[in-house]
Amino acid sequence: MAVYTEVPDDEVDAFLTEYNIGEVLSLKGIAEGVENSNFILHTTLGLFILTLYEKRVEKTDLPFFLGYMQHLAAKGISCPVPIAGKDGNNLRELCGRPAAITAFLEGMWPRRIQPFHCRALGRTMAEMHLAGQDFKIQRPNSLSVDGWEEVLNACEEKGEQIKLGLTQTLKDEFTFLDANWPDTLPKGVIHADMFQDNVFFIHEKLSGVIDFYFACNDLLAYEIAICLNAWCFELDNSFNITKAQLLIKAYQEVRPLTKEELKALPILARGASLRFLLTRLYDWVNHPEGAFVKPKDPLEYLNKLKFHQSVKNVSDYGIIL
Ligand SMILES: Nc1ncnc2c1ncn2[C@@H]1O[C@H](COP(=O)(O)OP(=O)(O)O)[C@@H](O)[C@H]1O
Ligand SMILES: N[C@@H](CCOP(=O)(O)O)C(=O)O
Repeated sequence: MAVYTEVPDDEVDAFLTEYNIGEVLSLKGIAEGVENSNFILHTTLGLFILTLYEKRVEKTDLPFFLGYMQHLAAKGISCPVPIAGKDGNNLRELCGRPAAITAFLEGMWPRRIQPFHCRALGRTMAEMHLAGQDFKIQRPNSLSVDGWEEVLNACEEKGEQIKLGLTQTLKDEFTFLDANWPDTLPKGVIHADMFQDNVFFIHEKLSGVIDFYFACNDLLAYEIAICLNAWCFELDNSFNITKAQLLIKAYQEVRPLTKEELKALPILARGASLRFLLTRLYDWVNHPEGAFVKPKDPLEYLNKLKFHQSVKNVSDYGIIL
């Protein structure tokens, strides 16, 4: 589930009087997602998504997220367009939470990733990177190298209960990444959480990308690394080189990568592994008992990290320099 805040009928009715999107027919909580409270809002004028922003989302970051979605949509990228109210604002408050309404996107996220999904993803990712080039608001990535140590320290003790020696492995990895992170590669706006549950397809066509609430300015190639982890490993933890090749090739057809970016992929993939391992570990050890949301497995990312640590160079991802 992800409905942390219930919205009473009279409050949603009152909320909608601020918009020109008709009257409420129904409001249904959405079971998927982990970060925010999401509802399908059916009005006399159509379908929308109502989001109440919860724990990890800083209110001051919302103009960046909503502005970025608006910017991408204006450039032809299919994503949830924020709906402005009668006063022109797309961000207001509901039930004590910051809240916004966005357009409903048709499509389903792929339950079983096929090579064609990776090809479509690579292309759309590169299109998003190009479209974001003239987006004016900045948001540094609070979950990049500078932010990892704090998360690591916060779950140091309990992390050992999950796997003996885990904390030391993560500390060593952090030290290595901190000393070797390739900070000078091309930067831009990245989605930073383009996992399969955030990318919708209708049959073989990518129909849209959702969930922009980790978007930030960072290394563009780091987004590819995040997606190699999220899309190119099989359930038995083996790396699928065909999927990786398709993803990177499709990306390069739109935005060719520099040699430096390609060479950096193994270290970026290690960083991407550590980043998701840490936030999953944090959520795992801070998971309230009896909570509906099932935390994601941090150790899945330890396996990915080990794979990238064993990689000699980018040819292990099927890329010839
Ligand atoms: N614009 C949208 N159109 C259609 N469905 C959406 C849209 N935004 C969110 N959803 C639905 O809500 C679910 C959770 O959304 P998501 O943004 O991933 O939540 P969270 O930020 O809490 O992880 C998605 O898996 C999808 O089913
Ligand atoms: N993709 C992250 C968790 C963030 O969840 P989302 O529902 O907001 O995509 C992970 O897999 O660790």
